[in-house]
Amino acid sequence: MEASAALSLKSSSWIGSEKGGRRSEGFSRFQSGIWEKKRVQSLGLIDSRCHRVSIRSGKLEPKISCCYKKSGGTESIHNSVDEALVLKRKSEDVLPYLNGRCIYLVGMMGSGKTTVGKILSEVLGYSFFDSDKLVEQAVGISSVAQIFKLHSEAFFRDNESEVLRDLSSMRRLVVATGGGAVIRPINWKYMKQGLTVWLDVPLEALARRIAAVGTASRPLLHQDSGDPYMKAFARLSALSEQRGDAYANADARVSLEHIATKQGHEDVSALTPTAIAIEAFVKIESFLTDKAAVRNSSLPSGMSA
Ligand SMILES: Nc1ncnc2c1ncn2[C@@H]1O[C@H](COP(=O)(O)OP(=O)(O)OP(=O)(O)O)[C@@H](O)[C@H]1O
Ligand SMILES: O=C(O)C1=C[C@@H](O)[C@@H](O)[C@H](O)C1
Repeated sequence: MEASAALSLKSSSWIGSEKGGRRSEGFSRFQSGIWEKKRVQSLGLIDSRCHRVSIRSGKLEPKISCCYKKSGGTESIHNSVDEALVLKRKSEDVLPYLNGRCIYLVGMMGSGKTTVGKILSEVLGYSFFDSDKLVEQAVGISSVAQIFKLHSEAFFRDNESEVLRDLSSMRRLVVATGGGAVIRPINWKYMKQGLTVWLDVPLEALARRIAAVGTASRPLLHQDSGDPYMKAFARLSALSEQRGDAYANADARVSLEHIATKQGHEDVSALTPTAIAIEAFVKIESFLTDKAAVRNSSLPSGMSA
């Protein structure tokens, strides 16, 4: 089935879980204990498919114990078998063009980088990493909010850049980046070693999601009092203004408004993460095939890259 056909399948509103809520205990253990970048010279990561990833070689090595067992299973977030099938087909279309390059998801806080990133990584057979988590592990502090409080935003940003630099030498990863990673030009240099995808979500939807789960883990949004939705919306609007077009540097843009229009929904909250992941593949494929076409058109006739 074509992606466009699947995207028009009727879908019900997707009810997500609190950030990290789908993570099993095993995953949290993995996230909190494995990467001690600053202390250990020979760096190793363990991915969601129970492989050890050597950060030096970027190669996957088999790992014996299992580290990530999803509580609900991916099936619970696919809206239907059809949707899951389209996702699989699109991943197979994109895989040869990707040729091992990493996918970096960028977007505002709450835009779904973690949720969608895990779906993409699973279906591609790539490893998934959340750069915020990697910074927490590198610094040895268990939350971004605490890093901001005990050190500073600048300290966090320096570590975020180091994490992105290290990841940039690796292959076959999907990375959910921090919402503010786009503000430093050097981070783009690292991320552009792979494919960058912007999850473009309307501010109202972001504020709704964030108000639903609270702002405690998001220091740039945290407010002690006031209506959670209104406060989140005001802060997100200010951040989005400051960031200007930074997200638009991404190679591919996944606009939830655009998907909702295609599917005939009035509101983006009707979209499942799987439908968003499918659109991400559509956009990645179109970016990569356009690029290949440009390369071929500059070759002498009869040759292809
Ligand atoms: N398509 C969706 N529809 C509704 N809610 C969603 C959707 N995708 C994610 N969510 C919910 O929105 C919240 C934020 O999602 P997620 O953690 O994936 O975003 P993020 O971009 O990684 O956020 P951050 O940058 O702050 O780490 C979570 O509570 C998640 O369950
Ligand atoms: O948008 C931002 O600036 C941030 C987003 C989060 O992912 C964290 O990286 C941190 O809270 C800052």
